[in-house]
Amino acid sequence: MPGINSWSPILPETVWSKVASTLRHELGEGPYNSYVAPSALRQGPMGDPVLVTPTLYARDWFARNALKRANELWSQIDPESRSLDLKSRVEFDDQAKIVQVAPETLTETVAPLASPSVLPSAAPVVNFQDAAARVAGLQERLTFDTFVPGRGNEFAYTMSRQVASWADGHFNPVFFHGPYGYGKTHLLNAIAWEARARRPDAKIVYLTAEKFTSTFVKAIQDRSTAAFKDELRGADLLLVDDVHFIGGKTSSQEELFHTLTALLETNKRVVFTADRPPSHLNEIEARLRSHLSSGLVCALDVADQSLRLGIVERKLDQLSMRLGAAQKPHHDVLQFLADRVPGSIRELEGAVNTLAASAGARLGSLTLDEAMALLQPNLKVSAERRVTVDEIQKLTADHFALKQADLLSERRTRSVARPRQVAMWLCKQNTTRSYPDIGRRFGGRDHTTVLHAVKKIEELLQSDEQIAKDVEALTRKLRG
Ligand SMILES: Nc1ncnc2c1ncn2[C@@H]1O[C@H](COP(=O)(O)OP(=O)(O)OP(=O)(O)O)[C@@H](O)[C@H]1O
Repeated sequence: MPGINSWSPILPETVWSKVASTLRHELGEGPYNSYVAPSALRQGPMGDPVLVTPTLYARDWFARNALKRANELWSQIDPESRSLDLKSRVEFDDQAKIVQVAPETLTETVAPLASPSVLPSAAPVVNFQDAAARVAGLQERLTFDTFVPGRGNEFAYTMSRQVASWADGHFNPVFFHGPYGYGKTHLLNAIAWEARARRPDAKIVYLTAEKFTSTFVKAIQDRSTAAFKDELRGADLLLVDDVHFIGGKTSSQEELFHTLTALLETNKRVVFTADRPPSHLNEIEARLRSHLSSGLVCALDVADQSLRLGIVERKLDQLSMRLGAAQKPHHDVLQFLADRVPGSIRELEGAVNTLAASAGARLGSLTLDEAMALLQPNLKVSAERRVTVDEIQKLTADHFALKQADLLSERRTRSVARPRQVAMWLCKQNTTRSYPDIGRRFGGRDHTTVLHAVKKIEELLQSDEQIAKDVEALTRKLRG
């Protein structure tokens, strides 16, 4: 079988996918899902690979705990000996901006571009040649053409197309929420590309909430808030990704509130994404929260098996074409990927890339056994010893000096409620149990309680050092 070096140069995405899957195994599911999985590989101004983390906190965590190892692994796989750089999303965007645009440009306005129909919609890897796309913070491959609709995202997809068509009578603002790695950023990018293609004259602004905050803070320091306000309030379509990041940042919330009301008053369109619905954004003040939910609130759910299969199929089709494979991969290989690769669509994509990179032009003729062997690192975590809910409850109770019965009880004091949330989070990460199933095993609680617990712990992992340590310690113990 041709090895990975048989079709060089090797794509940075392929190297990263292999590095990430080893890190996942070595760091454990909890830390991996909190800090590595939500990060994305991008290309720096000199063509160097950069791991872009969603927050500064995640960047620091990765620098402390995984960067050295990631570079070691990277150098073992990459024949071109590139080394991996690390930046938070804000740092990365700022760097791109310094390279590409005048300093007075405040936000990431989408520059005029070719229509999506002439974009390389089949290409699974971003074409970084288009400086405008890089400055805009948009990724070329994230169009409607490359998005696979299905159960879990169908409504969000339909609404996204509607917003992008500039049709009248739509809800405003539109608010998409869902777990990480299931297509929110993809849809926001796709809206921007299509809206741009339909109305090249329109001013479309795409930015993350973190970018909004950092740019606003800088504008205050530079006494240039008027320019900041003009830039955003002049948008015909404003797309704000990951709005939950604005939680706890009072002045940014206030500014976003005024931006939003100004745009709504003039019938300009606004779309948000977040990891939870507005009603659960407890650190966002009530009046902004209420405006966020005043249009359409639309959930993206985790993908079911048939959507996972559809995504695998689409991505492997594209890769087969690029690799010149004579035929499409066998159905049992597709089914295996969809069923057995753990995690979100982001991880599923990683496994598909690994398989394609390892098999090269033989992709179409791979047997199931060969595919399983090639994917071993991606599957390691799930193939390891099964962890049970009972085991998690006992370990967690022990760790926090409680009894297992406390976790199942009605007690709501913080000293019991927080460990219970940690245990629920660990169950979601380390078992295949559904939210309702986990709820049932925690004294017959509702699935929304589990959902809330998982979100809460994910949030605390970014901000609370102690919880991060507890979760890491427990994850290590669970993995034996
Ligand atoms: N339905 C889909 N069809 C095709 N690709 C998808 C789909 N859903 C997700 N993906 C891919 O999975 C990856 C993760 O998606 P995306 O970045 O949009 O997730 P997200 O929900 O915004 O996550 P985060 O909260 O971490 O930002 C992307 O590469 C995206 O292209």
